[in-house]
Amino acid sequence: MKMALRACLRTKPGLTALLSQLSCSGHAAARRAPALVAQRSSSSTSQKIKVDFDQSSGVAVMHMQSPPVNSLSLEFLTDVCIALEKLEMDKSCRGLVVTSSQPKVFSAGLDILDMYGKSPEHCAEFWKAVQEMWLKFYGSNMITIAAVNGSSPAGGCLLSMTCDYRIMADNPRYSIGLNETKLGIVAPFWFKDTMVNTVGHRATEMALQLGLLYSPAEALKIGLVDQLVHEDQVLTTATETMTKWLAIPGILNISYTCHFFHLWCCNLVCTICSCVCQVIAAKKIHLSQDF
Ligand SMILES: CC/C=C\CC(=O)SCCNC(=O)CCNC(=O)[C@H](O)C(C)(C)COP(=O)(O)OP(=O)(O)OC[C@H]1O[C@@H](n2cnc3c(N)ncnc32)[C@H](O)[C@@H]1OP(=O)(O)O
Repeated sequence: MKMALRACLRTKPGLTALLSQLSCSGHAAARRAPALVAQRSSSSTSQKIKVDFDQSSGVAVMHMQSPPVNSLSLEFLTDVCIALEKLEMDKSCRGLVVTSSQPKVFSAGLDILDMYGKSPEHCAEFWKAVQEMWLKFYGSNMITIAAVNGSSPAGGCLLSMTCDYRIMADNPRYSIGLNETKLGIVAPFWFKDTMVNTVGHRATEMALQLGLLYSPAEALKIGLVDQLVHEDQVLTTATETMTKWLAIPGILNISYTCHFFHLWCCNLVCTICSCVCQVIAAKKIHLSQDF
């Protein structure tokens, strides 16, 4: 079954299809598929992901356990997506806390070794999986809380920003942010948009231009995380916070999530239109130079 789902994830024809599947038929179809219904007891989805589901509270905790630093490889991303999809299909699961089992690190971001020197086919699969993870978390019907119990650069920061709420360990040795610029990489626009939605336009501009990594205190100041707690309290605080969120009538939570996701889709359409306009303008300039 897992293999079939993996194959399904990997043959999706791109972001547009992912978006349309997520926003309309994908989730509904998945919910109807009895073979995909998650077990309601505590279960371990894969070696790299452990999911503890407490049926009485309706809260699942996803532990990322991909040593050494939970870097997001194609394999790991696929496992994360499968685990999330299973939880999404179980209507009794209303809240998800995502955290790390690795010491000192939430996630080191995209697996650099999985991006370098690979075939174009592998790169396409890889980026599809990154988008899939982002879409699944951002568009989730569950309340999602990131229990950031360690450093969370780049893609790790993105993962935490797709959650509804972020609690970080108050340890000045840890850092969080989109540091791609410092690595000589341009963060994709959907990384940028996710950050704009989290901390606003100006803070994102600074963060991306300078490739800033923030200490927990700085991250709290700009709103990149919502709460700092002692390292030992991150997970317990996350589950306590979840109780408060779940006390809000579910329909309202879902409606807000849809609202923000809708806003993002509108932005995407605008971005595409703007790109098309730029291409047309560039072609016109090119043509006028020919004459
Ligand atoms: C277009 C958008 C593109 C990209 C978005 C991205 O996400 S790119 C990835 C950006 N990630 C980073 O810049 C993080 C780099 N890593 C670190 O800063 C530190 O490793 C970290 C996470 C703070 C942990 O530090 P710590 O001191 O605990 O571990 P150490 O540095 O010794 O690393 C342990 C081993 O993990 C390997 N590793 C670290 N990060 C990655 C990664 N992103 N991908 C793959 N592998 C990674 C590191 O090389 C060490 O390996 P080893 O074999 O033990 O030497």
